[in-house]
Amino acid sequence: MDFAIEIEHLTKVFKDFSLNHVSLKIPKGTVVGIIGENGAGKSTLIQSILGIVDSQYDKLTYFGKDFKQNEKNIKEDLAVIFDTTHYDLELTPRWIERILSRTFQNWNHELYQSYLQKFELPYDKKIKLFSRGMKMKLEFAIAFSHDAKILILDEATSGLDPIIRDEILNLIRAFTEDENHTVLISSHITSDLDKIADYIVYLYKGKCIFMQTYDEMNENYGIIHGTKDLLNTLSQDDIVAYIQEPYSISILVKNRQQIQSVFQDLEITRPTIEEIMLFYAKGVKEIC
Ligand SMILES: Nc1ncnc2c1ncn2[C@@H]1O[C@H](COP(=O)(O)OP(=O)(O)OP(=O)(O)O)[C@@H](O)[C@H]1O
Repeated sequence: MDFAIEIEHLTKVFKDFSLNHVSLKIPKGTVVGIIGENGAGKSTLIQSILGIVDSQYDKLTYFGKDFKQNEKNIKEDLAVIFDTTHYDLELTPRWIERILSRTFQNWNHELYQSYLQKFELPYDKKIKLFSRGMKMKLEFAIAFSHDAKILILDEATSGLDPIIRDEILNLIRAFTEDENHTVLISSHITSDLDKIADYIVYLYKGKCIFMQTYDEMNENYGIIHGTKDLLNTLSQDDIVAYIQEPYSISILVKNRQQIQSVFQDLEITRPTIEEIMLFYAKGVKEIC
């Protein structure tokens, strides 16, 4: 398998927080969603792999090339969108183009114009007068106009209304129709990831708890509402975590179909990404 990004043992230590030995292989041509509660380290991870914050690692490569040795070339292939625009709000899309056409070798004026038209964005209006949705669409117009191979989004869809979010998810989907394109996206809105992610990376308190394919998660995890007896009957290896409710115990299991074949009358539901996250974060059971 070809990897767009490979990270080995990436560590970043702040006074009250550390990102601990995160290792990830992001397959080329996929959408990888990073989830985790507030302060889990999602932005720190993204900023570290972009060199915005200094971090230690054994390996950080993009398309097999070492990041530090090839930073300038690698950045040509990256488009990064944060939750707020980083451009001077006094600039217009025209001025932004003047700057970026000198920054990116592959800047495509016609493509930029076509995206501005598609998103109904004025060329000569200062972006301070743009709505949040318009600013976000401008970021996408820019990202798609310099032939980026990797799109990195850090909470870029938060604060947008469902209609614009849906448009943006469609844009991301269209971007990944090209198998050379890869997307890494951190989001609180796990239902967005349900729609587009091929893989989910779960960060918890600075550690990577898992990276799994979305399909694997969908097929394997299950939630059972039962009693303590049931909890004791199930194999400990199948239990991810459980949460004591007032009158029952909710159990997250990782071999739903296997358990169902043994306990045929047992009701096992398929959890959402958010529920899986909740069990790992709040449930009882040693993790890692
Ligand atoms: N420059 C910094 N100096 C000190 N601590 C920092 C710095 N940047 C981030 N942190 C700390 O690192 C931890 C992880 O923050 P980070 O923003 O990476 O989490 P996150 O998962 O992106 O959170 P959120 O979902 O709330 O955006 C937090 O405890 C934060 O206070």
